[in-house]
Amino acid sequence: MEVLVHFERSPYPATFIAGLLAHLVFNRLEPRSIPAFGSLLCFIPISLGVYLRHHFHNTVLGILWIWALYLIALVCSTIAYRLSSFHPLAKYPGPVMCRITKLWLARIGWTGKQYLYYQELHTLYGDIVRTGPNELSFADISYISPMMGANGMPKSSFWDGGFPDQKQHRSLVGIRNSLDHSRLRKVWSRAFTPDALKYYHTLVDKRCSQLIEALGGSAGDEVDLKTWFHWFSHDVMSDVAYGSGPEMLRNKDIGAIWKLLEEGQPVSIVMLHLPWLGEFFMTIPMFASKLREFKDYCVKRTERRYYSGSPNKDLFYYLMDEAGLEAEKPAYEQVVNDSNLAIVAGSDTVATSLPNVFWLLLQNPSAYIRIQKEVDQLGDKIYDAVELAKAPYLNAVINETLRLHPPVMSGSSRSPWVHSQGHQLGQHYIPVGTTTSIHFYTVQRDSRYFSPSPNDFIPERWLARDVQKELEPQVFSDEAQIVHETSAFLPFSTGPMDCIGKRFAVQELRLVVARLIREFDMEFAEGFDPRVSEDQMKDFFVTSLGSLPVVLQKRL
Ligand code: HEM
Repeated sequence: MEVLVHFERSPYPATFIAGLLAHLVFNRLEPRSIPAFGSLLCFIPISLGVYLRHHFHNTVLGILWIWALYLIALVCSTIAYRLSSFHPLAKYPGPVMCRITKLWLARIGWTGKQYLYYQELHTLYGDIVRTGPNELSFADISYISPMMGANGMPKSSFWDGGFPDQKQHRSLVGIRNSLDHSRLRKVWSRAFTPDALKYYHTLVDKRCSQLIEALGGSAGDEVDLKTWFHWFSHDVMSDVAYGSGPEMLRNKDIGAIWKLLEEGQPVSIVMLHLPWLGEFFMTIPMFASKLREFKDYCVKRTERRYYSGSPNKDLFYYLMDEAGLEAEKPAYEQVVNDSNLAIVAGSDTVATSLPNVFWLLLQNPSAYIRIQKEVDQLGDKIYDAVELAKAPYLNAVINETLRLHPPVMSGSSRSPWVHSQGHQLGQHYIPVGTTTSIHFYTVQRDSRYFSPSPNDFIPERWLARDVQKELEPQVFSDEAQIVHETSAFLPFSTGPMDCIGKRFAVQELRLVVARLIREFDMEFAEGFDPRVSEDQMKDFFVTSLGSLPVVLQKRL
């Protein structure tokens, strides 16, 4: 009775309790829709203000005051809970700002330097760091299999932020339900059989000849290899996905598609960190229009391929199930979204790896000479994917590049399934709602897994011991110092949700690197300092690079 009287006398207890209840709702239900946010952040506190307005002389100011106090109560209780020992992740170390809000990492993500931030956190706090209120980052490879392996966890809510426009028929990479994921993955995997790869090899080879011809035309002049590789990889992926492309190698990026993808990168990393922002972003014309522009481009390309048909088995052939192997035809919208994924996942990553290979080789003349010698000795065998797969130094250079600079530096996250009881990760119980990931960049440069000199480009570490000693006797003199833990090599991730295009990607990288090395001598353009490339590297989930100015000379 006394409590009720107190409530009647003062508007504050009711306001604070309402704020605390709102925190409970956010915590339990994690609402994502604009109406839910609108109700919890505006409608309820304003209604409360209207109800309690008789406590104030000025009605409008009174309502605003109640609204502000409600939000303060909500924010304070959220912060207090996240920092308290009651939080299920309380025992894990991490910076206070990360524990309080995911906005902190989103801000760092926007700068493109999150990969260094994660690495720094692991150096400071150890192998398991709380990088968000409900997020843990791991840098110990014993957690890879229980997290990402066959008995691991499904994809996390990170992916909800990546596809605010895909309400239904989300593309493969973003599907969180493991059963749905494996069903669609089965369709995708038909597109990467050895026979399919053989056909794609011919497509890459053709584009490679076109690239060599174009670069040959600029022999002796400065060219930006990064831009050429972007055009090349986009044309290749369009050929693979739809049987033809926008011909960027010939027309450059006249449709500004690559520009569109690049401009969208900082926004997409923020959305991936803050999945609840997706709906809001879609209401902001500037952001939504860019997303729609790319979607329209994919829809147009898909439509063209759908109606024109193709005599060849491109990726679309498998995704659309033109062979009629599935009981039910895939939804058209699903194929549009998956083709869109193929273009982004297949071109961005390769377009990042290729400049990195040459950037590293040009800084390491002895490695350049070795790879060139191997390629020259192979002669015309370089056109044969099977022979090329056996070239040890070429493979070592590609692996070492992907180890030092994985195109997806911060890894891909996993969470316990929403309707599960959580997940046991080694000795750690991971509650539902927690996002976990292995930080690829950190792990791949960890001296416990790669030694000696884990931060240096030493392709020889991928060769047999006797060859290592013969080529680099000083580096590999001390057997006890050599560590080469291939399970810590994760550029394509691992497990049933790893990169489905990995064999194709490596096949493509081998051919392009071998053919360019055989065809040209190259050096950095005059005045270019290769160290600036490291500063320009940005982690927007897929790495973004600065330019790579080189001068090429024809060899043959
Ligand atoms: C150097 C090149 C590439 C790298 C480093 C790379 C890396 C990755 C990574 C790290 C993932 C996330 C996997 C996960 O969630 O655990 C991924 C997924 C994926 N990648 Fe790649 N990728 C490359 C090239 C390609 C190519 C050429 C394609 C061709 C279409 C492709 C298609 C995909 C697809 C469809 C997924 C989603 C797989 C799934 O969720 O089941 N990638 N890739």
